[in-house]
Amino acid sequence: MNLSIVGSGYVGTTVAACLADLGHEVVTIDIDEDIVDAINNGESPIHEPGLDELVAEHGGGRLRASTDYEEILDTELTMLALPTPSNDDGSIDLQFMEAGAASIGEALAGTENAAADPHLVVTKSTVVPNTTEDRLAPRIADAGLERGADFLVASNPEFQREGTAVADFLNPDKLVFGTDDDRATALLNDLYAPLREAADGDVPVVETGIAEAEMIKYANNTFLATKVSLINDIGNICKEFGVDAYEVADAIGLDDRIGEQFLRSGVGWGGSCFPKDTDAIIAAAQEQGYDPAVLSAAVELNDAQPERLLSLIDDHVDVSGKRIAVLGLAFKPGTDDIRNTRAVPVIEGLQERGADIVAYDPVATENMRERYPDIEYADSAAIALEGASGAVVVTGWDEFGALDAEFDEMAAPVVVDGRRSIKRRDGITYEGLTW
Ligand SMILES: NC(=O)C1=CN([C@@H]2O[C@H](COP(=O)(O)OP(=O)(O)OC[C@H]3O[C@@H](n4cnc5c(N)ncnc54)[C@H](O)[C@@H]3O)[C@@H](O)[C@H]2O)C=CC1
Ligand SMILES: O=C(O)[C@H]1O[C@H](OP(=O)(O)OP(=O)(O)OC[C@H]2O[C@@H](n3ccc(=O)[nH]c3=O)[C@H](O)[C@@H]2O)[C@H](O)[C@@H](O)[C@@H]1O
Repeated sequence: MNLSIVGSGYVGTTVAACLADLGHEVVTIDIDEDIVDAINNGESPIHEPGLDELVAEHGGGRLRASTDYEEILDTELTMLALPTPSNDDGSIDLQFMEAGAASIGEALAGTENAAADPHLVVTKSTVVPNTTEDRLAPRIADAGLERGADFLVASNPEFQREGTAVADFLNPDKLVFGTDDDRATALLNDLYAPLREAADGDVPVVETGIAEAEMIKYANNTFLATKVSLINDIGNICKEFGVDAYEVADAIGLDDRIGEQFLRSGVGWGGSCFPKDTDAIIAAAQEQGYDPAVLSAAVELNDAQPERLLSLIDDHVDVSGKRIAVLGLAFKPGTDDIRNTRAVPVIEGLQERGADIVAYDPVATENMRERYPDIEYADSAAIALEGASGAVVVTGWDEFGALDAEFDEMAAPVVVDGRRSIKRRDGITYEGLTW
């Protein structure tokens, strides 16, 4: 199948490279010429395990990139994988999606090619219910096109995680096809047929309405975010009683109805999607006159965890004027992404207290340096700990679990662990956030 993907960022590039690997002819369209050049030269514009190899193999061949929307004319369907950031009030900002939809409409309207079949435009980005119907389809139609005759729309949300995006895309727990037309469903089935054949085991397909598909994505992300907030709430109770929240989580995870994943309590969730998607669906619900109490509480609790971490260090040391090590800056291990990382409120809380911060992360230092150029950055955890009067763990990198004698070099060995990364040992004052 020939397909195009508008937006060649984290999602667009991963999806494009995987679909090319599965045998499709894929062209990505991006306004960023560096991204386009990289892909055509066989270089991945983003870092994801396994992606370099796929782009190296197919870039410039079955996987091409362009800045020209006219490329979609040679394809049967176009996916929109554009950003959906937040407005200041937390609501979804659809400017990129609407601009992309308008450009697709203009390209399709300009064609002499009286194609027998209408072009399918698929929303891959995360958008609040009814966006495809009410905000995107009309922008495509603005170019003088008729929905149903010239184009169709559908929603096919993406559930991949950063750091495991390629593996997640190729072996999804489910595929969601939100359509209102059998022709759209048939095209999505064709698109994913090679993936379902190649996947380990059966991949369930959820065939549903367009708005339902859009909502499934928010329900998925906010359920997971709320699950983490709930285990953090339970963990905070555990801490008050001197109970180990990780032993509690391991036990409840054995109940199939609860499940063992997303039960790691600590300093909270961040990243490019949980915070923005939670805010967006809360704002969208409130616009409809409904106030989602549990989701709002999940956000509130998440916002409070960094302060709890800081109050634990306050219990042991007055950080003002003291060297304090911040271990981990990325929003989760395995990535250099610092978007909405919990390290930001932790750093700002330490700055407010007048601490002399020294930060370390195996891969995210350069990104953080751009945001906080005045902080000292260490080349290793050992260097960060040397002479420090306290340390806080913000990201659960595996390497922190191996730290041991390094703590002996601290001026005062107070360690507050927000991710249960450090082993308790004699000679350090250890505080786990929820254990
Ligand atoms: N990052 C992730 O792991 C996941 C993201 N999502 C959702 O996917 C969507 C896209 O997210 P990312 O890939 O992370 O975004 P991104 O910011 O990495 O990539 C977006 C790309 O779109 C390009 N772009 C912007 N305006 C354009 C235009 N008018 N025409 C063509 N290209 C344009 C940008 O240059 C950029 O390369 C969002 O809705 C996000 O919530 C969903 C699942 C996972
Ligand atoms: O829509 C998206 O962009 C994606 O958002 C998340 O993926 P991602 O943000 O890459 O990372 P996760 O692994 O879900 O972690 C999110 C945050 O939760 C935190 N977390 C996760 C699990 C846990 O047990 N405890 C915990 O604090 C992580 O440290 C991290 O800050 C979802 O897991 C993906 O399914 C979804 O496609």
